[in-house]
Amino acid sequence: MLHVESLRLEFGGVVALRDVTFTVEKDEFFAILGPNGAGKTSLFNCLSGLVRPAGSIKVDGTELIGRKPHEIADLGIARTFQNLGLFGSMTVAENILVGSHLQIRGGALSAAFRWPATFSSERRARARADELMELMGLREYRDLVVETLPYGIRKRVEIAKAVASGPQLLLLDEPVAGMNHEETEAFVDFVLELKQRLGLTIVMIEHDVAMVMRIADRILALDFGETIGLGTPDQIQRNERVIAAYLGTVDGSQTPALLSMEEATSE
Ligand SMILES: Nc1ncnc2c1ncn2[C@@H]1O[C@H](COP(=O)(O)OP(=O)(O)OP(=O)(O)O)[C@@H](O)[C@H]1O
Repeated sequence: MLHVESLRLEFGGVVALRDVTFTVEKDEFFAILGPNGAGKTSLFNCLSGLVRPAGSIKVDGTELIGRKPHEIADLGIARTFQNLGLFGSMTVAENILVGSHLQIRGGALSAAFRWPATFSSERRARARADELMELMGLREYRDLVVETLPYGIRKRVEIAKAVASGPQLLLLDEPVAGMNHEETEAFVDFVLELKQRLGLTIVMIEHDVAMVMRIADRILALDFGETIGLGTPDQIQRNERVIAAYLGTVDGSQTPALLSMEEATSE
């Protein structure tokens, strides 16, 4: 469904992405891994229309480069951000309604819940928000103000807001950053269930190597804007360039990332 070809992005003299090419199939859980400054956020910014790279990004044959972020959203591509993209002083339900733009399209959600076509847009948006809160375990938080909630719950609300518009492709930017172990475990179960229920294709940036190895169907590993590995978790954890990128400390000692990669592989 997503075809990225020969993507190149420069900031002045800095090459943030260099000839990056990959394909994501429908229903795949695809992860982008890489050390700080590898180009992960730049790649997401290209996918969501915030920067204009050279090359090609096609979703079901439609070129995204040159389109504005809202046009890309209208093509069924939703994104979350590293810093929560929520209105803190609004309730959970209000945030999710903002995400739906009170605009209903025949997307995965409509299909999943078989809403009658006779519903008014607003009633359908409210019905969708309620269904989403039920599905995402947020019903008890419905009328609570977002900034009063624990981080793990707020992250859920952010994802509910992103999927409220009925996207087919969801881009998750470091979704478990700032979560403790229990929150991360709960998040993994939650996102896998959501993916299945809504028929989503997911592309995720994540630093938590063990989590990526467990959850992703395939992984793109970047370093200094270049592809150093592309394959299944099994192939990535045996890839010498990926291991070297995570071993790149001055004294040769292992980084936490590599240690967690070993933990992931020994499970
Ligand atoms: N707006 C910008 N102006 C100049 N250079 C930039 C800009 N955005 C990113 N870069 C540079 O591009 C390179 C890739 O950065 P990017 O933020 O995409 O990496 P990242 O893998 O997302 O890193 P992190 O994990 O720290 O978020 C880095 O060298 C960064 O300094």
